[in-house]
Amino acid sequence: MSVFTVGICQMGVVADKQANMAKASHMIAEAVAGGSRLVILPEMFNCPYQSELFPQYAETVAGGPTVSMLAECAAKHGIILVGGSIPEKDEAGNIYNTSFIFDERGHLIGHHRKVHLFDVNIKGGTVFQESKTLTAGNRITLVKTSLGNLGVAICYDVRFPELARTMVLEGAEILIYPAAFGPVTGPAHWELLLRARAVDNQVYVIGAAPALNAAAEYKAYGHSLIVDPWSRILAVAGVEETVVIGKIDLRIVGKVREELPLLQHRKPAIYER
Ligand SMILES: O=C(O)CCC(=O)C(=O)O
Repeated sequence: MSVFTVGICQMGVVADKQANMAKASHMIAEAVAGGSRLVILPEMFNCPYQSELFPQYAETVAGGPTVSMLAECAAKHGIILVGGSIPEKDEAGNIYNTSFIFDERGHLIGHHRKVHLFDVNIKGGTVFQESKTLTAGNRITLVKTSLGNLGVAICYDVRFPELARTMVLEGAEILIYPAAFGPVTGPAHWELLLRARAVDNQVYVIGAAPALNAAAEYKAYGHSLIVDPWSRILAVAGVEETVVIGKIDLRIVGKVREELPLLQHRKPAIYER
């Protein structure tokens, strides 16, 4: 199906996993009531965005309560669900920042482990070190669905144009970034990066952010965004808890690429080192 509605659940995240799961489930239903066939949650939607808390909230895929809740929601509503991200623990005890993706029957059809960990020290601004508790993923994620081909990456991954380009060369038509930009880099770079990835690659780009929780240690910037392949903003939120709804028309990907055949004009032999 080339034309469909997408919903982003810009939810407030609190320090209570059960409450976060209930909120996600409620907002997914709200997005579905708004006509969404593809629904997206934000980064670390079941856990406050704090490195030291990731181990405590982490769960394994098999039997994990959050993963089970997501599968049930996808099946119950018959939607494609990009389950934001959660801290995922593997058999060896490594913890990843992972997005789980489900089809309309609730089957897990893909997962992305955040490749670029957010280790930054912006003087007078944001200090964060995901690598204190997280292990990085090591591959791109391209998921073929009944609605189209989704490239999924997480937050800081959006700063790496090579990752987006690789997903697009593999066939991605929509790039989806569950994210949690903060008050320093959010206003400076969030919209710019999402629109840049859209215009670079002539694809839809969706950034799904948490709402601002004024009581949280890490203050999310919000501003979930849907951008089309011409880099037009189709929908954008403020900092509040809300469902952002937009219309995707995948025919526009082909139209823009035909009119401005950027990807055909690439000269990979010149870029290689
Ligand atoms: O790249 C940024 O400025 C924000 C990244 C971030 O918050 C994250 O990766 O979770």
